[in-house]
Amino acid sequence: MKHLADDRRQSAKQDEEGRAARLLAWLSAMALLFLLGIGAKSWFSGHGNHAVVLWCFAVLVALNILAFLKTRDPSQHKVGLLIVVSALFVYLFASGGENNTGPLWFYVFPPLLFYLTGLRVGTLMLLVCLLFATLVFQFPQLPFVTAEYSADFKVRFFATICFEAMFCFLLEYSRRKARNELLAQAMSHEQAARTDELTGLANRREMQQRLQLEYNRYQRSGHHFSVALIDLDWFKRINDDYGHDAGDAVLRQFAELLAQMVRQTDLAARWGGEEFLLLLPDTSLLQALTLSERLRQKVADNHFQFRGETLPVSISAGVSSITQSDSINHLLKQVDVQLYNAKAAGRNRIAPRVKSRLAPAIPGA
Ligand SMILES: Nc1nc2c(ncn2[C@@H]2O[C@H](COP(=O)(O)OP(=O)(O)OP(=O)(O)O)[C@@H](O)[C@H]2O)c(=O)[nH]1
Repeated sequence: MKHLADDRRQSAKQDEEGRAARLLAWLSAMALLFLLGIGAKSWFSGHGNHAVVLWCFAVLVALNILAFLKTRDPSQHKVGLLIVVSALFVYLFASGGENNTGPLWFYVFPPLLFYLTGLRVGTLMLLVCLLFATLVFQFPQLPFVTAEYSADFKVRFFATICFEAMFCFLLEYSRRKARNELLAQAMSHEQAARTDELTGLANRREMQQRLQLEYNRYQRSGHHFSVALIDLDWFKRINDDYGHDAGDAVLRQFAELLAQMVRQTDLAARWGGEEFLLLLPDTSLLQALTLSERLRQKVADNHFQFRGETLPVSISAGVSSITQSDSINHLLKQVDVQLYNAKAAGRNRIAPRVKSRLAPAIPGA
């Protein structure tokens, strides 16, 4: 059942990536519109050079969008957008934009960075940006710097941007923490809904779903499978003679044994009471009978213990393959009939009995 948790984690990660990809697409479109619009405004208010630079950035954003539409690679899209936006901020800082208001656009960066790149990379990128801003503020005579900011502006800019960055960091940290906790809770509820509480094996609901999936696979591509319905013999006597807790202990010990014996691709479930169902993908009837017989032998040889006492436990099982059935219901009816036959033939045995190499291994065969 571990692979189910991994699947769940994987699908949550994909959901989050899908959300980030949609946000990126939306941000790219907005960036394009803003750059075109503010470029036009600058053009008409006499800042021709600034307008042309903004339009160049708009072209870069558009090229990044086109590249994404071609490759459909969201991480490439993200890196492309972050590079263009970082370059835009460098330009806005160094040139001051219109009337030295360029750095004000930097306030949109911290929340975006933390959401898109995570806390560590986001913090690192922010520090690099702030280092660059310090450079521009402190050395206005540098060749690429054309803006000069007042001392008041510099102090207020740093104070507010640091406050915003810390605030965004905390918000993103809380968001991620809450998301991880929710995910863990959802996974544990999902796990509980699929698991039998007493034995830790899959429950009947989970088995029914897997049976349906396996049956669909069989119909689609002919991958056959077998099932074995296993029942603990005279289980009522164990409860009556040793108590209900002893019965529970036997069920748990048997479940452990069962889980050890099946492959990762097989599924063992508690079907109800003292009945267990084994789903064995890509397994023929003969292979399923061999496995069931090995299990029967193992149970017969095992010392089931409860409070220092050894309890007498044996199992009977009915086995059938999907190749002999025309539906899941029919298959389940068949194993039920076979289990009944095994019980009627004296218990501690597997049915059907086969007249093959396997036969001598089955008592009563
Ligand atoms: N301890 C315990 N007993 C359970 C549990 N679920 C079902 N049982 C008991 O299992 C017993 C099943 O008894 P029967 O159906 O008569 O079957 P049996 O005694 O195993 O006899 P055969 O199946 O004919 O060999 C009942 O006494 C149920 O109360 C459980 O979770 N824990």
